[in-house]
Amino acid sequence: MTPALECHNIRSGYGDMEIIAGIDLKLDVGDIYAIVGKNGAGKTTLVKTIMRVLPLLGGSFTLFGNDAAKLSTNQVVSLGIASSPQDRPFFNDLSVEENLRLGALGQSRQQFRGEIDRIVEMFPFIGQRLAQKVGTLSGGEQAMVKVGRALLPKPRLVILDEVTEGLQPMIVDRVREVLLRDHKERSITILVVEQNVDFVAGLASRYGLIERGCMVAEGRFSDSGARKRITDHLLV
Ligand SMILES: Nc1ncnc2c1ncn2[C@@H]1O[C@H](COP(=O)(O)OP(=O)(O)OP(=O)(O)O)[C@@H](O)[C@H]1O
Repeated sequence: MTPALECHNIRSGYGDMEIIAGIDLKLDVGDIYAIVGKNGAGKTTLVKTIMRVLPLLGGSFTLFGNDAAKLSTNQVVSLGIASSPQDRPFFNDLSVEENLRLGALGQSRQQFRGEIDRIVEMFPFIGQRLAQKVGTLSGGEQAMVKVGRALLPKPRLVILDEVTEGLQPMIVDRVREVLLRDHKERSITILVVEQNVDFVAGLASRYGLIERGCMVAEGRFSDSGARKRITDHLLV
C-alpha cells in the first residue's frame, strides 16, 4: 500500500540556515509514530517542512504517493492532512466554535454541525464552551480544542506538535484515549512530536529520536528498553 508519508534525506531550515539535515522517515497508513527530541532538535521544523510551510532545501518526500515538492500547504491539507502547530495555534479573540470552523474550511454548515457533535462527544467540555473566546480557556482546555480541531475534518494523517506540553496527567490520558479511538475507528495515521515519554509510550507503536536535525535512532515501543533509551536520550 502507498505510504502515508515517505521522506528521503530531506533537508530544510530557515533562509539558508539548514536545521533538518537529511531525514529518512516512512509512515504506513494506520501507523502511529512519535518523533522525540530535546528542545531545539528540529522537531517543529520537521513538521513545518512536511506541511510545506518551510521550503525543501534537499531530498524529497511523498504524502499519500504525491510528490510534496509540487504541493502547497493548502494542497497538503486537501489531501486530508491536518496539523496542530505548536506556536500560535489559535485566534484568541475568536470563539471556540469559530476556531473549530477554521479546521473545517470547505465544509457545509450541516457537515460542520455533524463534525462538531463528534468532537463534543470526544471532549464534552467543548460543547459548553463553544461561544467562549479561546484566549480565556485554560491551557488544558485549549489543548483539547487543538486536538479536536485537528481531528474535526476527519484527516487521513494528523500531525500533533507537543499538544500535551504542560498538561495535567488526566488531560494527557484523555487526549491519548481520543486519538486511540479515532485510530481504531478510522485507521487514521498519527505523527506526534513530543517530549512526554509516558504519553507517546501509551500511544505510538514506533518512535524516532532526532538530534540536531538528524534521525539518530528508531525503534518500537514493544522493544525492551525502549522507554529507557528515549528517557536517556532526553536527559543527556
Ligand atoms: N523562525 C526561525 N528562524 C530561525 N531559526 C529558527 C526558527 N525557528 C526555529 N529556529 C531554530 O531551529 C532550531 C530547531 O528549532 P525547532 O523549533 O524545530 O526545535 P524543536 O525540536 O521543535 O524544539 P522545541 O521543543 O523547543 O520546540 C533551533 O535552533 C531554533 O533556534
